[in-house]
Amino acid sequence: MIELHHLEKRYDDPLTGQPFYAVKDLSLTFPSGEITALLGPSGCGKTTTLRMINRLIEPTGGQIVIEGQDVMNVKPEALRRKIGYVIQQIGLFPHLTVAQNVATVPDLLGAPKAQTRARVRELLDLVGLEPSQFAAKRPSELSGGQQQRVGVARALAADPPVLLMDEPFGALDPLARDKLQEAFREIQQRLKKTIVMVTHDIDEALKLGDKVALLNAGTLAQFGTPDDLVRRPASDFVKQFLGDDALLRQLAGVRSAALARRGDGAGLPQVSGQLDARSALSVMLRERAEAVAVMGEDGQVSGVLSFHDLEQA
Ligand SMILES: Nc1ncnc2c1ncn2[C@@H]1O[C@H](COP(=O)(O)OP(=O)(O)OP(=O)(O)O)[C@@H](O)[C@H]1O
Repeated sequence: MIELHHLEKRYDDPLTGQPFYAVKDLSLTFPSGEITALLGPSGCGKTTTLRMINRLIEPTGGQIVIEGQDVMNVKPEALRRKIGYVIQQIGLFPHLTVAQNVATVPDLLGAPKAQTRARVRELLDLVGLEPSQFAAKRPSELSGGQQQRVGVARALAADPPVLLMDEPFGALDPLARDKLQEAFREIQQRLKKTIVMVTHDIDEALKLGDKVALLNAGTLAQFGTPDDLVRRPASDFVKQFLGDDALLRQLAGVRSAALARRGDGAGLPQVSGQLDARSALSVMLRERAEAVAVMGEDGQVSGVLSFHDLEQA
């Protein structure tokens, strides 16, 4: 786990000498094996917090402890080799192939070549890029979404226990973003990394975060599960930030199949089990139906999702 103890980043205005706190007295724990979304309005200190964890920014106060070790006692280069880092502007090396980009850190660490080659193929597969098709391409030959997939694969290549992500899906169109988020969620279910993910996108935080840390002006407004924030907002700020449609946003992160109950669904409008529950609700409203039949991948009805089920969820 990653513990922040009274973390602080102060900047002094060069003209007035007045202090400004980008992050102030921030204490919280990012649990091991979980995704914590670092959420908040623009300028609230998300990126500053993230970059203090791998010492790209040095704190002016407080302490960061990763698995019992104070990061200030670890050389920044050594620290960053153990911590994956994914940013929006992917930063792939343009002159290297996709495979070489993904292999950068293992090569740097002197990992056996054959082992790295196998791992690269596995990772490309994992992020949905067919190795035989993509391994030899240059970044310029890929779409933005494909480049971001390579960025995620590269960050995972060194098998770091900790992964820091700054708006990793930010530059994508909604469809590509949705797909990569899904792929990412599945990868995480397998790999169980400790992930801190900066986002200003509430839907993304509620969908991907096991926990959400909501920041406001450099301080912690609330830390909890998405459900805690949506149903038990700690302050008016939290309530306002999440908005009146917070419950709907939360439904957007759940697949219909996950909420469906047994039933034959005869005569009901049909939706795919992969469809998110908010969209299933839209179908109910559009079709003036109190429930929908949820279809399995085999094309058969796998269950029934009712308005009542959504209320309960
Ligand atoms: N080098 C710096 N000198 C002075 N102020 C800075 C510096 N870097 C960041 N800040 C300020 O610190 C605050 C927090 O910045 P940070 O980048 O962490 O915000 P953020 O929550 O990630 O915002 P966004 O979502 O817009 O990226 C902002 O008000 C920013 O202007």
